[in-house]
Amino acid sequence: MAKKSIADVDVAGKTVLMRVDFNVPLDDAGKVTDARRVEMALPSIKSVIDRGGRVILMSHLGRPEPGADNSKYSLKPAAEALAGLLSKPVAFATDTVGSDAVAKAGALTDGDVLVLENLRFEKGEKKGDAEFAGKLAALADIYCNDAFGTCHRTDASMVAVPEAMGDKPKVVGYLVDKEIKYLTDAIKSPQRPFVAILGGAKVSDKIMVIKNLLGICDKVLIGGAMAYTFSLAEGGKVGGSLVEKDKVDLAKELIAAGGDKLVLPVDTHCGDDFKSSCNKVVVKAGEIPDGFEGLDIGPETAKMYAELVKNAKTVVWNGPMGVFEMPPFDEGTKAVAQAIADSDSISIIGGGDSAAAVAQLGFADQVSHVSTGGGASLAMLEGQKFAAVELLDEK
Ligand SMILES: Nc1ncnc2c1ncn2[C@@H]1O[C@H](COP(=O)(O)OP(=O)(O)OP(=O)(O)O)[C@@H](O)[C@H]1O
Ligand SMILES: O=C(O)[C@H](O)COP(=O)(O)O
Repeated sequence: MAKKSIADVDVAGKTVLMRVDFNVPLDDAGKVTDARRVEMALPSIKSVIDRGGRVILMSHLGRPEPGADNSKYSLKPAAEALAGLLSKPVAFATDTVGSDAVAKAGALTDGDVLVLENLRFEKGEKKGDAEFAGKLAALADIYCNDAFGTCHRTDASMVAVPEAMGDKPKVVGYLVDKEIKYLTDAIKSPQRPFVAILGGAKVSDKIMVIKNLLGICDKVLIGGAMAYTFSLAEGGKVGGSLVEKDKVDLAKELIAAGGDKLVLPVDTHCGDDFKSSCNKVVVKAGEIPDGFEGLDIGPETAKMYAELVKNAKTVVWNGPMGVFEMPPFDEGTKAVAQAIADSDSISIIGGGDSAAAVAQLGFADQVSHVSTGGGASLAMLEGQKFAAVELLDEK
């Protein structure tokens, strides 16, 4: 059954406590360097203020230690970015449930927006503490979850706060609604061929995703450092590549279970140092010489993956094909991004790095959906259900 949405509730004169994911990157001067997560929350925020409601926004940023000097994790820069995007003042409380938050929440008038300080400054947030949650819930009449990037977490603001709202409405925001719809449709009724591309640093992060996708997809293409653990499992030579030796048996199981659905690189672009300026060589997969490490898929693999993507009707991509931050080891990632942009498939990009690669290359408009969630989109691809969404009101 569908969840009740922010559009379904009367918000005029009411205060909406909205959990957003403003976990955005900041530069050394404390300025937001990529405001996409703030921009993606605008439809829900505007929907409330345009209808005469008041909004209290709460989020985490980074992984601060409660009680430590956490000034670099303040949400103030995100509140400023939001004010710019809304072209109106946005109030900021220097705490979450303390006197400043309570006073500023009480002073809101219709159409106003208040951002609370980082929820993770309070130890109750990660602990899912009921007392902390009760104080947050007391600030508002309606709870809205529009924090897709955090939906796989059970932090207080995601679960204990809506629970503490009692009979008050608990609804989903536009972003969470849209993200869940895209990812659910892709998994439940994909147009075929359905190709998944998984890369990034560690196999251990993506084992469950690979397992689940092997049961759903027509092909699962592996890239990134993950590929070398699979190469080891096949008895290949991996030189100094990043591998997880304790995952080799698991990689063997996945290779056996995957059959020809699981596609591994056929060649590797290697370097003799973790630097752009290193000596480089392209070798067949499993033949990486000592003194070299695999830093990207090779050109033959890039061509093969691009061809498979070109013929796909649904593509899901999570994780770069190589060290894309360090040219020329961005070539494999670029080739995959280009192939996705050129294909007329339904394409879903998840994971901060893949989304950044697509944006950097200017392809963001050519893919169907760029998820704001890294861990959350992976959790969906694993087939997980989110407690933070399950407990919201049904339509
Ligand atoms: N061959 C390689 N050797 C070393 N590092 C690699 C290699 N290939 C990719 N990486 C690194 O993996 C990192 C991305 O891995 P990660 O698993 O975090 O990807 P992601 O799922 O896109 O990111 P996130 O989960 O943070 O949104 C990048 O920093 C990239 O440089
Ligand atoms: O960036 C993310 O994936 C989300 O904001 C969740 O952050 P977390 O992994 O620190 O819970």
